[in-house]
Amino acid sequence: MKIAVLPGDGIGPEIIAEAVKVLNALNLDLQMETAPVGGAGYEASGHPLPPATLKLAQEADAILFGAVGDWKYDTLDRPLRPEQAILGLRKALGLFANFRPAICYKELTHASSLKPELVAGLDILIIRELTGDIYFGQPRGRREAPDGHFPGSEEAFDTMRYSRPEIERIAHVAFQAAQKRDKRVTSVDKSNVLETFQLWKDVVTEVAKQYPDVALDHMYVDNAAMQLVKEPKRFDVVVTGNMFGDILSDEASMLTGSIGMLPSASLNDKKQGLYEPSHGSAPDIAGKGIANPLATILSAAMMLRFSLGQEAAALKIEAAVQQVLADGLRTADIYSEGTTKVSTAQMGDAVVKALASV
Ligand SMILES: NC(=O)c1ccc[n+]([C@@H]2O[C@H](COP(=O)([O-])OP(=O)(O)OC[C@H]3O[C@@H](n4cnc5c(N)ncnc54)[C@H](O)[C@@H]3O)[C@@H](O)[C@H]2O)c1
Ligand SMILES: CC(C)[C@H](C(=O)O)[C@@H](O)C(=O)O
Ligand SMILES: [Mg+2]
Repeated sequence: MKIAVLPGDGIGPEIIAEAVKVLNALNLDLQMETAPVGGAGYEASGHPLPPATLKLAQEADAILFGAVGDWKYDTLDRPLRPEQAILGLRKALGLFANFRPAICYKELTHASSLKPELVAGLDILIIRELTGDIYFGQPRGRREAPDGHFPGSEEAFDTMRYSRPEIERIAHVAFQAAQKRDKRVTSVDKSNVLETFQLWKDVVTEVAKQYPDVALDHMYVDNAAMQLVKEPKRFDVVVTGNMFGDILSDEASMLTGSIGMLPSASLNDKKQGLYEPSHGSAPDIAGKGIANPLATILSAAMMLRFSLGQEAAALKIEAAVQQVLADGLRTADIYSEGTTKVSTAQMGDAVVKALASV
């Protein structure tokens, strides 16, 4: 089983070190090879996604990804920015289906931004379409405005677009995921305003007919953002486009206690996957040894489950994470009175230790 390990920037290398520690402790036959990506790729070879890194990723069974980006690259032209590396990998590998499970561990109900009773037992699966939408639509750019409110002035534009097959395939992913869960799908759109999401709603409604055992409802994204903090347990599977999924998943992370708890799996139709925490490179805390590595460790569990066929090992990691939380260990982002504050590395060590007892 070949794994491309791409730590990236900021806290990326710190959290990836802990996930690798946990994977090594499982004594599986894993071949891990590390390569630079993002700002680190730019420093190493002048490109955020160096050709050798892309090749390694394409040839691997799975990719374990940290995070990319730093404010210091904000002045670079767009193709050279670190974030282009993750977008490039998603596109090159066809990773259209992004799973972001927002699960509130019972030990963290008090760390959530909401009242404990609103999040106790929370288990939402956000399924985000990942290779379409305004992220990738053409044309895009800057130009002198030909028309509009301010003719002759500078304007910038991006194109929101989805094709029927793109919506169909992510809808199938969502309904099939729901069949293994509570059999409810909420499709989040903005069909009251946007053509793109009128097509989205029509197609999801058509695909739903093939899944009579799953209940479908539709919700506008602004209402969904509100319902997520009002009554989050009303959701089971949420399926939505690239942009809305980006925003709603960060919002949902705070229901679980921290963005440092939200893993992410991005899959193509060959079950090849890229696994990364949902958060970014957190330049504000990089190098301090305080980042929460659990989202990355939980992403490694998803990798074992979805791409490497190692369900038992995945369950073991998830049980070990639960155990360290039950033991009262917390990184700063999920710390509360009466628990024990630990560093990034101490949290990784504790998960490794817990593997022996679960
Ligand atoms: N997939 C990716 O590589 C990815 C994802 C999101 C953002 N980014 C990039 O990361 C950089 C920083 O972006 P941002 O600040 O908007 O988002 P961010 O997710 O990096 O950080 C947002 C806030 O959450 C905190 N945080 C994030 N992860 C944490 C963790 N594991 N433990 C504790 N606290 C954590 C940070 O300290 C910060 O206060 C930008 O360059 C952005 O483009 C990359
Ligand atoms: C870094 C950025 C390109 C990325 C996205 O917008 O998809 C990130 O926010 C994420 O959620 O993975
Ligand atoms: Mg995001």
